[in-house]
Amino acid sequence: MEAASPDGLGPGTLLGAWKLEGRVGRGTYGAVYRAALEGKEEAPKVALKLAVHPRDERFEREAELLSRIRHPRVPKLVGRGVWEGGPWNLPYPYVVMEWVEGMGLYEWGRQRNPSSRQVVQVLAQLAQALGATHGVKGLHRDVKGDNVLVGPVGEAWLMDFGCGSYEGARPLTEGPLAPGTRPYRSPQALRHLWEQRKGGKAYEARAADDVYALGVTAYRLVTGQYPPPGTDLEAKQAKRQGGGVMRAPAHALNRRVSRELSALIERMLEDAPEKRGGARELGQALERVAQRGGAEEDLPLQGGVAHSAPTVRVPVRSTGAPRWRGLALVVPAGVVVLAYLLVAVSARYIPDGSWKLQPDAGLEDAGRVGLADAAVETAIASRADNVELGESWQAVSLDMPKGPLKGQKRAPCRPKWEVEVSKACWVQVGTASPPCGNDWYEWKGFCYVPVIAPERPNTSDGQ
Ligand SMILES: Nc1ncnc2c1ncn2[C@@H]1O[C@H](COP(=O)(O)OP(=O)(O)OP(=O)(O)O)[C@@H](O)[C@H]1O
Repeated sequence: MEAASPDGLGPGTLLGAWKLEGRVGRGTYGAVYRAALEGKEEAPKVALKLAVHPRDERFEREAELLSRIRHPRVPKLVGRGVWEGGPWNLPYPYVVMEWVEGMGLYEWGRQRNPSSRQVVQVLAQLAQALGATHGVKGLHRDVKGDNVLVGPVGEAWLMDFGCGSYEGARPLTEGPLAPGTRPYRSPQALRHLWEQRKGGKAYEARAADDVYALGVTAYRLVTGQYPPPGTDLEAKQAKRQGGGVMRAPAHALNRRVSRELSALIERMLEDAPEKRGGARELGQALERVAQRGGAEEDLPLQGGVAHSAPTVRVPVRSTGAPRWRGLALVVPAGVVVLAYLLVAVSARYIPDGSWKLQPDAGLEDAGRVGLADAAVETAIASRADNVELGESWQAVSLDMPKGPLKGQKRAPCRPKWEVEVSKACWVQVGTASPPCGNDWYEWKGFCYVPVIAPERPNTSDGQ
C-alpha cells in the first residue's frame, strides 16, 4: 500500500496523542487537520497543522512564537510534535493549537454586511492581538484578511503565525524581503526591495509593518479594494511631472464608512512608520471609537454606497515607465493566458463550478490588464446609483478555492509554469497583481487562472 503523504492523512490517524478527524485546509507549508485527544473525543477540538515538507524549521518557530503570546484572540498552542511518515519515513513537524470556529474576514464582510462599528470592533481585537504579539517582541509578518477568522458573535482571531518571527530567531529565508503577501507590504519594505533589487541586506521587518498590513486589510474589507501600493515608483516619478496616484480615503469609496473609522485606517496606512502608532495604542483608539461613535457607525456597509475604481488617478503626462509596466503585464498575460484559455478550451469557469462558453475570454482578460493600467479617473457614484458594495467586493479578486474547481486540471501539474495550489493546477497571469477582477483568482499577491483538464469530467466536485 502506498504510504500516506502529510497532507493526505485519513480520519482516525494518530499523531502522538492526537486523533485526526479530517483535513480542513492546505497551505504552502502545512496541512491543517481538525483533531481531538485520543479517548477524549468530547474534549474541545484542536487544529493540528502538519508540515508538508520534512524537517520544516518554520514549525518550530511558529510553535515558539505561539507559546510566547498569551492573548484571547490568538489561538493557544496546546502541543507540538513530529510525525514520521511519507514514502521515505521522514520527520514532519506539527503544531497543535486551540480550534477556532469562524469564517475568513472578507467572507464575513460579504455575508454579514457589518456596520462601521462592527468592523471597528473586529479591528480593535486584531490590533490588540497584534499588540500582544509585539509585546513579546514577536512579529506576525503576514497580516491579511485570509489570516483572520471571525466567529459567530464577531470575535476575531489572528491566525497563521507561520511567517512570524521573534527577537533572536534565526532567519529561515533568504532574499531581500521576509515572507509576506505583496499588496500588504509596507512602503518601507517595498522601497527596500526596490533599492536592494541587485542584492544586499535583507529587510528587517518591524511592528509598524504589521500595523500597515492591518490597515490594508481594513481598507480592503470596507471598500472592496486594495489601496495603491505603499511605494508606487511610477507614481513618484509621475508626481515629479505633475501627476500621481493618490489613495482615496475609505469613506470616499464607501460613504457608509464612518469618518472615524476612515481616519484610523488612514493612520494605519501612513507612509511614516512612527505616524501609524503602536498596535496596542491603535487597539485602544479603535475601542474608543466603537464605544462612542454616533449613528453613522451603525449603517450596514453594503447597499446604497459609493462605488469606484481602485485608485484615484490624476492625469499625468506620459512617461516611459507606465508603458513598460503595461507591456510587462500584457505580454506574459497574452502568452500564457491566451495559450491556456483560448487554445485549450475557449470556455470560462464560473465560481459556482459551472461553465460558461466565452470564446473571447482570454483576449478580453489579457486586454483588461492594459486597460486597467490606463484607467484615468475615479467615478464615485451617488447614492441614487444604488450600487451595492457587494458587487465591488466581488470584483476585487476571486478567492483561491480550497480544492480543484469543476473541470480543472488536478495535480501533478506539468509543465513547470503550472503552479499547484490545493491539489489543482493554476497559471500565474503574467505579473498582474490584485485586484484581479471577476475572472482571475488571487493567491499570495498575484493573479491566477485555472488550467483546464484535458477532458471535462462528469463528476460534480465543488470548490
Ligand atoms: N486553529 C485553527 N482552528 C480552525 N481552523 C484553522 C486553525 N488554523 C488554521 N485553520 C484553517 O486551516 C486553513 C489553513 O491554515 P494555515 O494556517 O496553514 O494556512 P494558510 O494560510 O492556508 O497557509 P499558508 O501558510 O500557505 O499561508 C485556514 O484557512 C483555516 O481555515
